[in-house]
Amino acid sequence: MTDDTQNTDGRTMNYGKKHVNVYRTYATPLTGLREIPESTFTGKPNTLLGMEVRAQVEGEEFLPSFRSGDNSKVVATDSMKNFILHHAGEYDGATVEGFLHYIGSEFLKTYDQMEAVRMSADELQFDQRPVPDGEGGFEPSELVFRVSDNESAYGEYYLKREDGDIVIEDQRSGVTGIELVKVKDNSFVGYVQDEYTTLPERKNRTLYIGLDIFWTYDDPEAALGDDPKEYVPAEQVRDIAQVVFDEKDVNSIQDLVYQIGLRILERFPQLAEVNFESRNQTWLGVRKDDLDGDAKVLREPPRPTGFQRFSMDHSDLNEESKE
Ligand SMILES: O=c1[nH]c(=O)c2[nH]c(=O)[nH]c2[nH]1
Repeated sequence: MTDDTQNTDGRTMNYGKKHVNVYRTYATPLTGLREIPESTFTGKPNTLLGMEVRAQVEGEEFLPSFRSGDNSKVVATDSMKNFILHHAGEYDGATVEGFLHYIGSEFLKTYDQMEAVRMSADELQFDQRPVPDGEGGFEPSELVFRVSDNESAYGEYYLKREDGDIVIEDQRSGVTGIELVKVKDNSFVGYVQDEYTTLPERKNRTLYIGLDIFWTYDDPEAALGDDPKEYVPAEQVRDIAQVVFDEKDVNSIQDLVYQIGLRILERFPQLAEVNFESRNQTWLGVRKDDLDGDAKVLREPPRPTGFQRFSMDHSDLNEESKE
């Protein structure tokens, strides 16, 4: 990844619009994905596709706007917002990443003074609600959705104009805001014990994690979703995280993210790298010994918050298979 503030010449000069919320109904359905054992997710109708978009543009011709208040080359960020909203109606693909690539390319084609654009978005999630199917069961409503504040897909494309062509400089996909609690079968023991240690070792803790997972592809065009067999949907990565959490008895969040990473790389050989940002939100025990079995009473942890960051690629998977 290049630093997202610096231009290719090392100077920081860009501007743009963020928090552009756009909602598109009846976008192209996402179908034809590869199935994986950890997930029931095989596609989505995209009846309601919501995104919070960020556009950041660069170009030497914007220098006078900073140096001397000369706005002759400045595309107002308000116009950028309108551009994004308008083109949401033209987009004929099925993924957040595809939308970002499309809009970014249109910016570069429309405005010569833009030399590079960094487009990113968080998906705004809506869940189809179950309604009676008329035969005693339930089916997802085709019309009514619940606004969700669960985890959401993330996408990013950094595009540049090079000899008249639009090239991909960088691409990143992700799923952010995963929050999972596992009630038992997690430990945290064996860490440094010295004069600063007050945390008691726990052979079995209730573990609450916040998790953002990002990935890059060997071929950044695979993120467009044009070939759905090569596309990695955020929903399947989320499902891998929860299945591995359920399966593995881990000794730390570090141990857990590594196990999740191995599984993601195993399922998706088309990925170049997987990146984790995790937060420890583990509750504190209030009552345990006087309650039956595994029962506990817990409470919110105080700040500060522990975090972990880790990146992995296929060399980690190869290391693992040697052992
Ligand atoms: O999974 C954890 N990793 C740590 O590094 C750590 N440190 C800590 O105080 N609690 C935890 N938990």
